[in-house]
Amino acid sequence: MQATKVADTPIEVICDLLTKAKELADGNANIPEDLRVNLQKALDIACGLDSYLEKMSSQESAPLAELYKKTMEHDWDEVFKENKTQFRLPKECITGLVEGQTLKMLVHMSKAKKILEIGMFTGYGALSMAEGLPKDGSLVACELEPYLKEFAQPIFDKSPHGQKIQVKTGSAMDSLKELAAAGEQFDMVFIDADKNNYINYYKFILDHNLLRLSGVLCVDNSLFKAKVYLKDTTDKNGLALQAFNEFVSNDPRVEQVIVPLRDGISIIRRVPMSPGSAGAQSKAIDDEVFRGVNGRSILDRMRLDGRVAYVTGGGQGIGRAFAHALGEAGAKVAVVDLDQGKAEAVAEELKLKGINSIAITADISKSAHVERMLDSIVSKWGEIHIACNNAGINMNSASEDTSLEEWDQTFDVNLRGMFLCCQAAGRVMLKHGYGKIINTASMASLIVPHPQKQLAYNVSKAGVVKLTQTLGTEWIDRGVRVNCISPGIVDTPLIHSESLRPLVQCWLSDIPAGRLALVTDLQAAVVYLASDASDYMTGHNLVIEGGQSLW
Ligand SMILES: C[S@@+](CC[C@H](N)C(=O)[O-])C[C@H]1O[C@@H](n2cnc3c(N)ncnc32)[C@H](O)[C@@H]1O
Repeated sequence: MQATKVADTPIEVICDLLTKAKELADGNANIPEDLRVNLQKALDIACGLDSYLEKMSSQESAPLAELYKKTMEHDWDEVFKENKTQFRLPKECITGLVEGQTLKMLVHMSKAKKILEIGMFTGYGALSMAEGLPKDGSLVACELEPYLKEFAQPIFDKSPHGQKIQVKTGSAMDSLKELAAAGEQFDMVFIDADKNNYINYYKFILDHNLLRLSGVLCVDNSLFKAKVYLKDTTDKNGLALQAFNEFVSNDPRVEQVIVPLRDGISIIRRVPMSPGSAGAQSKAIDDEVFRGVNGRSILDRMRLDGRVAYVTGGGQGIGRAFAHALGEAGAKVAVVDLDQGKAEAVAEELKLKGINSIAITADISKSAHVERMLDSIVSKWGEIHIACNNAGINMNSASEDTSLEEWDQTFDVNLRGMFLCCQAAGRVMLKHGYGKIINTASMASLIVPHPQKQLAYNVSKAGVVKLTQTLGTEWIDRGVRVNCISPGIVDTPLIHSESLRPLVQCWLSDIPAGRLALVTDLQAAVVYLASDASDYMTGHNLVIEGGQSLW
């Protein structure tokens, strides 16, 4: 700490005062020694704090260090004299390392993606926060002086995070009005411009919803060299900050803490309130539509973290897409397939994406295989929450030619196997009082797809729907929901067989959506049916066929 430096923070003010007191004590022989010792101790504590925090905090990146150096070495008086800036800018108004790293940490912790800064100066705070943003994050920095944009931009350009920053020059209030008119909303706002206007910025931001609910607002200099709580304050900025802190602490729309870091940073969180209710008497809305069920937004309610799922026929096509979707949503996934290699390949794909998965080989038409499949999952993960019974076969033949063997084979997998899986998974789920069973039926349960002939398949899939409806109603009061998904004609390797390929043109003319289904078209449905968001749905046949069954 340099003796000549103007005290900018409460701790620097204390330091100055203690230094003066110590000098007085040192020059006075009547001062008791222990008072002198205590003064020195207080001085060491106060004056050592900032440099210790700076040393212990994560160090700044090279572009930030360059920005800091360039700001410190610049002749701001000269810039002002040459009329390049409207105001004389003190270099000390830069946020600096500790505050910059604090802001960056808050960006990380709040998972902010869109940030607004009011008062950018040379961009130290802006770049610190941008470093905490994800790749697709963005930061709008409002700055009065166009000179500062030119000053900062070359260093922003050197940083991989610089392109996230968009500088808006001119009055911050004008920029706020523009942003509000464009319907913009931010996850985090940092106010650090003209102190007299803090209250106006704050009110405008909250009144125009520029800060999203639960978003974070940080305000710099909220202790203003301690002038906010000293009784004899006459300083205009000190009084403005005092009034500002007072206003925020009485504002029911927010929660606030003031952290005594440097010159004080207020961390303010916007709490859920009824739209437009700013008055002190306003009541926070406390219903599940507003806050989300158990405080979870609709997308969070579709997460499957901690759930255990299996997908039969998971080695390819629809089943593989289901396995990925359930895993991406957070579930552990057992990939079940008749073909061991395929099951293992998909389980490996999932592991590559960080999804906990295992491969199981099973012929679901065999009761012993189904039992073994369930046992392996339960012994590995303790329970089963999501049973995705997807395995199925289709052997096309005209009805008059359909052999009993073909009929039996189709029914063994599509209906007997489906029943075996539902029953075995259902038993585990009923024991735990919770479960989601999702069966793959088919649009063929509703219409007779043509011109191909597939009697056994159509009838078996109609059976899957009735099985689903019956189980869905039988088990719902014990916590187990059973639904099915009926895809239209899906573009999988199966339909590229020589016999089916010529039919594609014919099918397309029957599909309002103008294309075949992709396996990815079905993924959201399986996640929805597997999640709590669909808890009131049971026995349902969710048809996803581009409108084909309606023509
Ligand atoms: C304390 S400095 C900001 C420090 C900056 N946040 C950082 O990280 O280093 C305040 C800045 O606010 C700007 N400013 C002052 N009044 C303003 C206004 N009405 N609109 C926009 N910016 C303003 C000043 O030009 C100055 O650059």
